[in-house]
Amino acid sequence: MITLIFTLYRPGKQLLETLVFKGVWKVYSNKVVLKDFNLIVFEGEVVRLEGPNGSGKTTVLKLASGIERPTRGEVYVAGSRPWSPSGKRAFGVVMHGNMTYPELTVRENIEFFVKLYKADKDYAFELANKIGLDDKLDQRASELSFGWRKRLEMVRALLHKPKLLLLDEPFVGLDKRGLEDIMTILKSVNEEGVSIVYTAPTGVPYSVRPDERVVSLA
Ligand SMILES: Nc1ncnc2c1ncn2[C@@H]1O[C@H](COP(=O)(O)OP(=O)(O)OP(=O)(O)O)[C@@H](O)[C@H]1O
Repeated sequence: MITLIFTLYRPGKQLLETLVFKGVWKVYSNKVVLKDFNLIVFEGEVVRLEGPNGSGKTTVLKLASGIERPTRGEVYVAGSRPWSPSGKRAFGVVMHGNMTYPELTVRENIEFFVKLYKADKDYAFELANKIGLDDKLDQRASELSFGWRKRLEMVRALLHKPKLLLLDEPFVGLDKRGLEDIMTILKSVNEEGVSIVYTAPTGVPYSVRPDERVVSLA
C-alpha cells in the first residue's frame, strides 16, 4: 500500500520564483516612488511593467538589478539578493545606457563577457547569430547604429544563461527588422525558461507574448 502511494504521488515541478518584491518602498528625497510594492515572477513568465512616465517602472528594474536598494522591504532574484554574487549571475539587464565597450569589436565584447562570466562561448556566438549580428562581428561597438548596439547589449545580457532578463523599454528606437530580431531572441530564451520583465509606457502596441502578465504602476 505504501509503495502504491509513493508510486502515484508525483508532485508537480516546483516553479522557481525568479523575482520577488516584498513590501518594497522606494523614496527619493521625500518623493515616494514605490509604496508597499509586491510582485512575484515565476520561471518562464513574461511580465510587462506598464505606466505613465515617472510612475516608477525603471525604478523597479533598478531595484531588481541591485543598482538601487529599497528604502524598505525586500528584493530577491532567484532566492538571492540582486547585489550578491549568486544574485548577479541570476539576471541579465538591458537599460537605456550601454554596458559593452565602445572600443572593442562585437566579437571582442562577446569574448570579454564570456570570460567574465565563465560562460559557454559557442552559446554566446549562437545568440549573436540568432539576433543577426553574425556579419557585424568585426565592427567596433562604437560604430554600430542604435538598433545594432541594442542587439549586442541583448547578447551581453543573455550569454551567461540568466534565469531572469530585465529590459527597460526594449522596443524603443528599433526598425521593423530590429523588432523582429529582438522578438526572436526573447521568444527563444523564454521558451528555454527564462523569465522576462520589461517596461513599456502605457499605449505601446508591442508585446513579447500574447498571454504575458501586465502589472500597472499608477
Ligand atoms: N536618482 C533619483 N533621484 C531622485 N528622483 C529620482 C531618481 N530616479 C528617479 N527619480 C524619480 O522617480 C520617479 C520615477 O522614475 P522612473 O524613472 O522609475 O519612472 P518611469 O516610470 O520609468 O518613467 P519613464 O517612463 O519616463 O521612463 C520620477 O519622478 C523620477 O523623477
